[in-house]
Amino acid sequence: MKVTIVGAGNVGATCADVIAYRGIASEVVLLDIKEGFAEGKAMDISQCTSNTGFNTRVSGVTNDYSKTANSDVVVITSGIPRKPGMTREELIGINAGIVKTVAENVLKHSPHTIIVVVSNPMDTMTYLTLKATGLPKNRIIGMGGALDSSRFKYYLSKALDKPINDVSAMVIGGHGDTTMIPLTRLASYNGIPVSQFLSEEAMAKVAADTMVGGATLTGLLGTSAWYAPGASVAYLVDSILNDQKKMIACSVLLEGEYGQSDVCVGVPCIIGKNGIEEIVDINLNDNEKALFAKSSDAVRNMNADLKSVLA
Ligand SMILES: NC(=O)C1=CN([C@@H]2O[C@H](COP(=O)(O)OP(=O)(O)OC[C@H]3O[C@@H](n4cnc5c(N)ncnc54)[C@H](O)[C@@H]3O)[C@@H](O)[C@H]2O)C=CC1
Ligand SMILES: O=C([O-])CC(=O)C(=O)O
Repeated sequence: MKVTIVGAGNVGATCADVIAYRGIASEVVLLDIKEGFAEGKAMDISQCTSNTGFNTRVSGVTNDYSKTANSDVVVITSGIPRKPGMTREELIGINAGIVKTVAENVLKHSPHTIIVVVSNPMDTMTYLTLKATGLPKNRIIGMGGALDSSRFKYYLSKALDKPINDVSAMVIGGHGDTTMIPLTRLASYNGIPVSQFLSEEAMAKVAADTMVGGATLTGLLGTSAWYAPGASVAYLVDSILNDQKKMIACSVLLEGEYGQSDVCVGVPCIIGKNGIEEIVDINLNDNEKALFAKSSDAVRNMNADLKSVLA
């Protein structure tokens, strides 16, 4: 199975590293526009082989899409990341043009591929990729919810003072500082609602910390995060390539689900060899429904800025 990752920067290279290390694909191609950069990252990752024992072939190319031919999955991480104080939405001006060109180039050589969109603002870039390529919606997957849910579980485990893998929780809605919806009511510690262990105040703090999880890291690092984002993409790619049918919150075109249409936003999806195989329409309470409608409206307003790119 072959995976191409466009953008060999922090997130792209980390994703390649995790995919290789865990043997998720037999071949990974990194592509970047910076001369020699993807080649260097691929060489560095490949030189881990004898000490980590993986067999994935990792190669790098400078803007040569012919080397990406017949990829089963293409991950788009090309574009600029935010700096401290910025929102993800402020990246749209530069990233929209990059993502559209990359998606078109990729499809020339891998017409049957599934595309995972990572570049920010991710929900809007997912919508752009869908509109620009005309691919069926199951083959365009926005990655954000897997990462936001892993941060939610991290903050819950800290508040509970319990192991992170004993916590189950999901974030839906937009992948933005104000549009994320951590589903605290449905979060559990070994199947028991977290509300049995945490006060309202503690749960509200966990949700607030989760929503600004990316901004907090950007403030600490000077650029946005890459270890958890790279691992989250690899987790999603694993479910596609190995047909695991995992339920993962992903940004997908909604056509009536959750009362929304013509917008890509994060909802629980079954992810397998066909990409998005099912949108799981769970029952939200009135408050969650209102938050979801507000989040979708904010993402839809952002999509309006794509007019010139899509013209
Ligand atoms: N959806 C999510 O959960 C997350 C999204 N992101 C987003 O992912 C993107 C990448 O972030 P980083 O890897 O930290 O940035 P980075 O700056 O480390 O890497 C981006 C790479 O893209 C390359 N690039 C730019 N234009 C290109 C083009 N036309 N073709 C091929 N390569 C091109 C650059 O040369 C650079 O190497 C950002 O937009 C960031 O906001 C980051 C973390 C999580
Ligand atoms: O915060 C950012 O800009 C990058 C990102 O999407 C994340 O780490 O969640």
